[in-house]
Amino acid sequence: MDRHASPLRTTPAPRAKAAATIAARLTFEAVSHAYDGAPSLRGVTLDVEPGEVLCLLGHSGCGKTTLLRLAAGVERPAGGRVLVNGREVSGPNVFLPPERRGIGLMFQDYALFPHLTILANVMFGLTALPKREGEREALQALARVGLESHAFDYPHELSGGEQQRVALARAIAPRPSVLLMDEPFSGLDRRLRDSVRDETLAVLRETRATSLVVTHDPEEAMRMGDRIALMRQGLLIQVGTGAEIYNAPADLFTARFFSELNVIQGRGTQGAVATPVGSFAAAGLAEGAWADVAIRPQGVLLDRPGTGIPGRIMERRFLGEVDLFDVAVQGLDGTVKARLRGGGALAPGADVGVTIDPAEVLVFPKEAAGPI
Ligand SMILES: Nc1ncnc2c1ncn2[C@@H]1O[C@H](COP(=O)(O)OP(=O)(O)OP(=O)(O)O)[C@@H](O)[C@H]1O
Repeated sequence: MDRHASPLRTTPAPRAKAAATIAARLTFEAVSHAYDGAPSLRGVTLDVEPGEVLCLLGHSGCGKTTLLRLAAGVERPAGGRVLVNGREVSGPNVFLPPERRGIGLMFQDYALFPHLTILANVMFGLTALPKREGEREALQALARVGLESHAFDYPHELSGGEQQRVALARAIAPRPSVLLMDEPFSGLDRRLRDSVRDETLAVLRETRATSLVVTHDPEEAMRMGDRIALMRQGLLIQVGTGAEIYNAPADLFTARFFSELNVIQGRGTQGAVATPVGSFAAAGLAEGAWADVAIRPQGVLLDRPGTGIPGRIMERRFLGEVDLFDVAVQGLDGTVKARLRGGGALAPGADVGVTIDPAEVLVFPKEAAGPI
């Protein structure tokens, strides 16, 4: 077929509305896994609600991809179960192959076949359908991502962002009830990533597929996820909305994941924690117990000398929307970072008065009996 003669090429490509999928609940029940005896997942329990976009967030090697592979059925759990709509798909007695799980996959390298047209690439997951029907479904999926007019192009003729959208079309074409995406935007440059991510999210909302998206970027997780599941070393540390985790992180590690922090040591006294930069509410902190007191840089306020605690500007860096200051503060060994919009004439060497906004302070009791 002469691909340039296709009437499809002249069709303008407004994005078509997606036909909704029947979303499913994806459940991990005490799932564990190891590679050659080295544990990669240690008893992960997680419920992904029907139709929700849940972002799996964590540093490299924490087990995100392994959890996705277990859901997909390309890896078997050593313990625990995976369920789709309450039906076991992986467990001690059951192991459904990937094609029988109703789960779609999209990986970071898109994995498009270079020798196949865009249409043929999207039809790849539709082999169970008669050819004509498969073609219709594939074109519909391409229309959803606004690429119907590229149906007869080849992958190398498309930009990185367009290839990513083709991969998305291929993943949604079979109307999976669960969609698994592993770092789907990592191959794109930053500018493109923002727009492709927004478009992808719009398509996910329309299809209403339950989506589990792996990322190591907290901002991406907050932008995309209805909820975020934070992992560390094969463990699930915290699950919640972006706001819940940002405002009430489970531990210092989690807090650090979401923002730069100044961490100083403090000690419990009468329901508060006393530090060289002031006392902050710390209900539940035992009298005399040590705690890590984390202060977000935007909570370090700089004023004229004579207010608050004496300090001196050591360094100032322009970051665009804000300036970042290193400030020596009386009573502390190191400097603290302050993030300020503007910052006026404050230059290295200037004396300032430092106050801390208690709303930007998080207190984490130490388990050990003294500072580490
Ligand atoms: N095929 C494999 N064989 C042996 N060890 C593996 C294999 N795949 C992953 N691992 C190890 O298992 C752990 C979890 O890896 P996994 O790929 O799930 O992490 P991840 O959070 O997805 O990391 P990344 O963000 O780098 O992809 C890591 O320690 C990794 O080195």
